[in-house]
Amino acid sequence: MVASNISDFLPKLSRFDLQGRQREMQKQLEYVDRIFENIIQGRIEANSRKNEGEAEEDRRKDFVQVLLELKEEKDAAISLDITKIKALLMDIVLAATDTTSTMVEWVMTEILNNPGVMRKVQDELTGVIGMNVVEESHLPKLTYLDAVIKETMRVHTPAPLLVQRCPDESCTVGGYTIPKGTIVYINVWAIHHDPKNWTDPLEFKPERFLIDKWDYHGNNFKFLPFGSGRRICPGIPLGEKMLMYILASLLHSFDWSLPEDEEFELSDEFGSVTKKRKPLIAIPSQRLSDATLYF
Ligand code: HEM
Repeated sequence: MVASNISDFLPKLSRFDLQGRQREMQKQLEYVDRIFENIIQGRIEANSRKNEGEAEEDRRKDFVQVLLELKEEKDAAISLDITKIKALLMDIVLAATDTTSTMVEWVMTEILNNPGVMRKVQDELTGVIGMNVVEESHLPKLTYLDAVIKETMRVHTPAPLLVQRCPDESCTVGGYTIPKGTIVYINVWAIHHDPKNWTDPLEFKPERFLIDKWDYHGNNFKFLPFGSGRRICPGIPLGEKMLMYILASLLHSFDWSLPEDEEFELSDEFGSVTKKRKPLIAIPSQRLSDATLYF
């Protein structure tokens, strides 16, 4: 899915599928489709087996259940069928998992590469949380960790070209005419590394995000890790909270070091999500004195 496709650049050749990308995508799509189909059919069968007493007890609804109930609502604002439910699940799973896990890996990489940053993050965690486990209420107080995550998003821009745009009317943007139907890529990686926007753009300096007020809502065009406009990431609240929570827990509960014989490197791989070329290997050791907190 993240590989370049010659058909995107020369659409006239697309029907020949020269690199076999279309065929490969179709195969992968059918595979993932079967997984979602099984999950949905399994839930429909489980729902129909439930007697009313059991249904009353089980008050927690997950995303699949909410969508299935919406599908049955006669006067719902949107009409859903199984195909649309599968598409929604696919959207969420693909968009949410890869981005979040990749960013956790990059933040840990930068922190291990900058021991001073690790010390400051852990001092902040100790000050806010003490020697307990991280809870959601601590997260808004972790301003330095937040700055570290934002600086990592700037340096290792998660989705360097965002989601392509395609205007349905010809338009002019910044003095450039964009004909109707053009596929437009927005190079956010370049914006995040432009010396006109950032001093020492190649350096990792979380402090820059402590000075001004920065957020992920796409209104400041110098910083767009979640995109902007109508297609901005709808998962920002969840993504932001999950990143803070996972990283705070990893860094508060454990000290981290690198294997001695491991060659450390920061290079990335081009794709729709910027992955680390070589997976990070790091060694945790217990940080909290109360061992029972780990069970
Ligand atoms: C660190 C975490 C995440 C990052 C960095 C991220 C980043 C992005 C970016 C850059 C886009 C394209 C926006 C644009 O082109 O303007 C996007 C789209 C999207 N994201 Fe996220 N995302 C994250 C987490 C999530 C989560 C947790 C969810 C769902 C629960 C999610 C759901 C989506 C969806 C459905 C789209 C497509 C929106 C559309 O095309 O209209 N993302 N994300």
